Amino acid sequence: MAKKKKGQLQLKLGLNDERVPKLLGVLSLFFALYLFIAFTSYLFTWKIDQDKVFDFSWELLRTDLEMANWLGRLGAIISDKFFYWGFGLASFGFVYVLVRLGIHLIHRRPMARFVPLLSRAVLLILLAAIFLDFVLGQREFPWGGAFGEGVAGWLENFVGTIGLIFLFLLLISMVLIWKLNPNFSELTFDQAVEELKNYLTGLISRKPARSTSRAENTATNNPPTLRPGNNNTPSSLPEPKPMTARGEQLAFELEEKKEAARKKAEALRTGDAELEIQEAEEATPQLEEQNGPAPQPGAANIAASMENKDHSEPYDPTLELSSYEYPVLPLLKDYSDQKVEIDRAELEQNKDQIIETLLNYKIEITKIRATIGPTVTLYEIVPAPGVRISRIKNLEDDIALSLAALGIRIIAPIPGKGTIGIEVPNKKKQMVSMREVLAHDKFKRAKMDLPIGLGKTISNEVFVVDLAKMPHLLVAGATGQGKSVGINAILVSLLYKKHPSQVKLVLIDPKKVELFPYSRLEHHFLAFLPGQDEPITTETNRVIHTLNSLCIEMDTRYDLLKKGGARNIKEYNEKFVKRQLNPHKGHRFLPFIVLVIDEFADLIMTAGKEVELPIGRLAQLARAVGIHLIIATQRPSVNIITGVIKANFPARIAYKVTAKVDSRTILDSGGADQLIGQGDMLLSVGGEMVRLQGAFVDTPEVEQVIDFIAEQKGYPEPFFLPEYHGDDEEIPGAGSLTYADLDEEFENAARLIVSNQHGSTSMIQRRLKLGYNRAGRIMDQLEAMGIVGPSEGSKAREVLVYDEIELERFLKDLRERK
Ligand SMILES: Nc1ncnc2c1ncn2[C@@H]1O[C@H](COP(=O)(O)OP(=O)(O)OP(=O)(O)O)[C@@H](O)[C@H]1O
Repeated sequence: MAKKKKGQLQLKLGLNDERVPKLLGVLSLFFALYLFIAFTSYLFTWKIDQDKVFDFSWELLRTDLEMANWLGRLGAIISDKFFYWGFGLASFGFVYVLVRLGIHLIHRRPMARFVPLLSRAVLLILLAAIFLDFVLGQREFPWGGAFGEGVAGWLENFVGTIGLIFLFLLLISMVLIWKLNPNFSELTFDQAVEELKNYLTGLISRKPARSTSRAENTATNNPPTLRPGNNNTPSSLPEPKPMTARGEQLAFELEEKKEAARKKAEALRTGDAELEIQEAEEATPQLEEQNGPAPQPGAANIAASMENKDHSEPYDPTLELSSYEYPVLPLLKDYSDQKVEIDRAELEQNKDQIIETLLNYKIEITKIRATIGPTVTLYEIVPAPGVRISRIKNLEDDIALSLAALGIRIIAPIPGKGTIGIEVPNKKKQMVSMREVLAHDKFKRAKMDLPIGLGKTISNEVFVVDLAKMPHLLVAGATGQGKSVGINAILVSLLYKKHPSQVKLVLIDPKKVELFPYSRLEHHFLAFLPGQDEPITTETNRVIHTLNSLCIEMDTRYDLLKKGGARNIKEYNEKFVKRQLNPHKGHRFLPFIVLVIDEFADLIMTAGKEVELPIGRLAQLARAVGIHLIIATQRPSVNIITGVIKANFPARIAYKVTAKVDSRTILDSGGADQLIGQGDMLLSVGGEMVRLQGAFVDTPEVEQVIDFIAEQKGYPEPFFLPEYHGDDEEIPGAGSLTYADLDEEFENAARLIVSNQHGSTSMIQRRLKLGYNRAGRIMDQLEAMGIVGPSEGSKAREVLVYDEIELERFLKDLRERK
């Protein structure tokens, strides 16, 4: 092989080429289809063909005999070999194996992961052949094939017919126990039947079988793996740490990448510094309409479900808005025409400059690999033996200076690898559109509680995270770098994937502009305080109330969880769906609540601890009850992002900032100062960092999505948060009235009115046996205290306090003030 010039650009082809497994995959799928047709045909034609196949066997290849099999002589021979000489009807199992193998190869998953499936399938095929022959062996058709006949015959001889029946029963029981892991001490016959039904339906629909006799591992709704014993996770396992889902995802991606990298590294052991271009796989934008995922459990009005008298049916939280349609992809703009071509000359130039610069510092390298992302290209460098990475790290600033391009970031070493990464911005950036992210399978198939399509990684892979696992997110960056677009991307992701019953948004926007369009979702997705005119909270005082109200909601949810014997919102909701929790005892379906504060700095500056404390409390405790926080700021200074905030927000997004110190404030490390803006971001979760190009969604697109939802039927009422009356707050309308001024029967009258939710003077008169004037006076006091609304003539007054707990809290406050 001619020695290549140092740094030569080359595109590797050969066995390591990613197209090879894809080709093999397609081959496998076609072979599966071929066998399927041949086998199916055999079921109908075996009688006609069998004699000819026996007489001529492989000579059939040479003769010109006509065969009845739909796939001719070859089809007849192959199916005969499989059915008659092999495994009978169980031969169809091979079709299944080939289909799975094909899919596996096409997705370029490591072969090691296919082995368990293969071994299980082969075992099942063998057992099925034996079983079929044992049960149906007397018939003409070769039900179990030669294998089934041979083994079943030998076994029958060895243990006798009854012995063999026992053996089969034993095997089935063992498999069921292994799969279902029933709790025998609690299991009733009905439950056992139910479990078995679930398991079998699970097998048919390929959904995981679930054990109903004990708590499930509810920390994630990702589909369980096919690992045997997956269902055996003890219910007492601690909840996974916030990182788990993302950790899993990263681990999964890493595993695939490692495998690819290992293969490539093997192929590239040349000793020369060649540039290998990794043209990472692009998301294939799927432009077909997305009709939304199947509705999942979410919050809804209990009344709707109570109409369903047949309580054996699970509760469907989406029922009240059952005709709700999820937004469709064409509402978002298709930017695929703005595709940027890879400029090889630019890659070449950058690579030469990197090699030269490093040589100036006496750093020799053996390999250099380029991964082209939408915004930057990552040059991954393997230093020559003997070059210490710490030396490169120390020279980081000098190298960046010498490379002198805006936005260079050096990662020395790349975590988990002995290589060094240098990210260089591409001259022409490739926009990542929201539409392509949402159209990608990773998002469409995401089984997450709160899936968010953030954008694409440096290697062009679509990046989807579960906000519920983060569990709260801090977003910061200098003005104009993509923060608002990022928040819209998060909200749009949720709107595309969730039913209004499943998630509620509490939106706080002191700037009064960014989140304003969402106010149209008042009757679908928004939650706010009762009596608030605008569904988006803007005023500081209201914000404090909203935050405290969320703390009350959190406490109430904890009480409900405790009463319902659930550890977290998922367990609770699952119980509710199964109708194991009684709505008459206060139980209700709990939607996830996502609080978004756009521009957090203004609030901290004006309200300080009053805002910081409830946020800190929510961030510490609210995740188990499904309340998640996203707070954003364009002023990433330490007096805004305080210790309390930082300690409770392990997931942080940094857009470009002007100074390294700001980057440290957000991420605890530099890097954000070297970003290039326009949605280029660093996401850090528990210290692990990924660079992403944020998905772009323009305001008109957001408005289209909002319109699409707002034009549909919504709930009759918005989702109200519990009322909160602050300590220092004037009781609305109370004026100079003190507790001592109130009528003795005031509290009783208040309780009466709130419990009946009916503000009528005559009811007070009648039920408390008071005269008309006294009852009228009490009603005036109730109005002054904000318990009822103003008089509406002959109609009953509006009751402004929604439940008795709220009222008791209010009365207690009132007594303490006297
Ligand atoms: N993901 C992205 N891809 C491409 N361009 C983007 C992206 N995000 C933002 N931009 C560009 O940057 C501009 C500013 O973005 P954005 O309004 O989100 O910034 P911001 O940080 O919220 O600013 P401000 O704090 O002033 O509101 C956008 O109008 C758009 O042109």
